[in-house]
Amino acid sequence: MVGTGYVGLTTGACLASLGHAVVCADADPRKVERLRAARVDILEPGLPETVRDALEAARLEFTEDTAAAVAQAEVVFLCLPTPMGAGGAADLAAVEAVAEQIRDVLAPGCVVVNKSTVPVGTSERVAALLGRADVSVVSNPEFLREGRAVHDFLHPDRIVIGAARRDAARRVADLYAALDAPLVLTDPASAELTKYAANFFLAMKLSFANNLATACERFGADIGDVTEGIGRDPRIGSSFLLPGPGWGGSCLPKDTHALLTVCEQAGVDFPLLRATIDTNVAHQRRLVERIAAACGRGPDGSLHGVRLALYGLTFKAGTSDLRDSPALAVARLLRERGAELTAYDPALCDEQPDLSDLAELADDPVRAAEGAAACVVLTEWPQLRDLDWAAIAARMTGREVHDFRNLLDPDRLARAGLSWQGVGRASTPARVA
Ligand SMILES: NC(=O)c1ccc[n+]([C@@H]2O[C@H](COP(=O)([O-])OP(=O)(O)OC[C@H]3O[C@@H](n4cnc5c(N)ncnc54)[C@H](O)[C@@H]3O)[C@@H](O)[C@H]2O)c1
Ligand SMILES: O=c1ccn([C@@H]2O[C@H](COP(=O)(O)OP(=O)(O)O[C@H]3O[C@H](CO)[C@@H](O)[C@H](O)[C@H]3O)[C@@H](O)[C@H]2O)c(=O)[nH]1
Repeated sequence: MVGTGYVGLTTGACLASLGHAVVCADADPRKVERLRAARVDILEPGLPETVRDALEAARLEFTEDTAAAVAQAEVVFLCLPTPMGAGGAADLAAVEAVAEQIRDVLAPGCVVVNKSTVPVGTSERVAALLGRADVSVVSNPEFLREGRAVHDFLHPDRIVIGAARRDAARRVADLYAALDAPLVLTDPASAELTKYAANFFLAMKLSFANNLATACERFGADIGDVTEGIGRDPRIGSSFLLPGPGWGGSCLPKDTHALLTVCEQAGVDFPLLRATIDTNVAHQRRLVERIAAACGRGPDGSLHGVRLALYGLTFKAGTSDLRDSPALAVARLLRERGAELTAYDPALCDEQPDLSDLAELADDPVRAAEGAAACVVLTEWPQLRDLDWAAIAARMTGREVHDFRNLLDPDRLARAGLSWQGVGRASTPARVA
């Protein structure tokens, strides 16, 4: 493995758990040193144990020396970052740099597998950079979710392998032989596009759900009932339809932008893609307008001098990852309007990131509410349901809780003297007799 982040470390440790001998290389010496001691710094259930077991079984090694790691390998996985670059395109600098770094040291006849999310044509580009007729380049995109990485890797819905040569595709497929998953064997372009198409479709579903939530609020309908009503149709499906503070994370935003950019460059008109991205931004602005209308001052709803308590900053529950978090996007919009923010997130209590330009971090959920005109729930951490809401109410100056994840129990908040406003639901939910 070259790159031991969410994807590389999970792939390396899990392939080792399936019996393969794995060497993981990473350019970050501190990370390598900690991983050698089985210290995993990301919040991923089961990953520390999988790493530790593989280290103890001597099937997993870590090194800073990429050349040494790949020299003996039959298969080399590139699990490198492909962040959003200039103009929204995927930045392939790490992938290209590593291709150049390893081309002269790769073992004869080995397979280079690209697991990073990359635009169509990258397999060919990597093959060209390697300039090795004896080495096959294969696309094998990864579909794991953060917070469920080990589970998703070991129980994939499908394994997609795109290769120009059938024998190379087989060699990669054989690595996964112990897993019970449908195999989609295809060409590299189709495999590369499959990954972007999957993330685009997921983002589209979420923008649809968030727009639908707005319609529900306007028409007095309930988003939970409507999405259950449509989701029971297997052609639609009920998953990935929970409204929220917009979608984010390390993948969906950058991948939708990257797909949009390559489509525009290639003259492919894909208005749904643009609308999916724009809807997300508009949805977040609408939620912030709602807070400004409730707590703002003056005709323009200024939030200058208004303190708000934010609950949850990570891009979803179950991860400590803040990359492109919708919670941070909402926080930024609130700051632009002048709000003073205090934030509590259960995943950020021990190792606190520097967010000083955005919000003061509180390691206690009750203290976070001190002087707050309103509370805003941004991440669906289940433990937020059971906070001492009466104690929180006692610290607040206002009464409102804006629950952008529809997480909390409105009755419980009412008993604490607080009013609840969710997304796509009446603020005092109608009771069915
Ligand atoms: N995070 C996810 O849930 C997920 C899921 C599926 C696919 N992907 C894709 O997989 C790729 C990797 O994502 P990630 O989240 O694992 O990234 P990450 O940022 O967590 O990890 C990348 C690792 O690569 C290392 N690295 C960077 N440049 C290097 C170099 N030149 N040589 C050696 N190591 C280097 C970094 O130190 C880091 O440890 C991206 O293309 C991403 O879009 C991510
Ligand atoms: O019903 C839902 C489901 C998700 N979200 C939000 O959508 C975003 C993305 O969530 P999720 O897809 O679980 O996050 P990731 O771990 O980034 O996983 C996505 O991105 C990965 C990287 O490409 C892919 O491998 C996964 O298949 C794909 O789900 C987050 O902000 C969630 O809060 C909602 O608002 N409502």
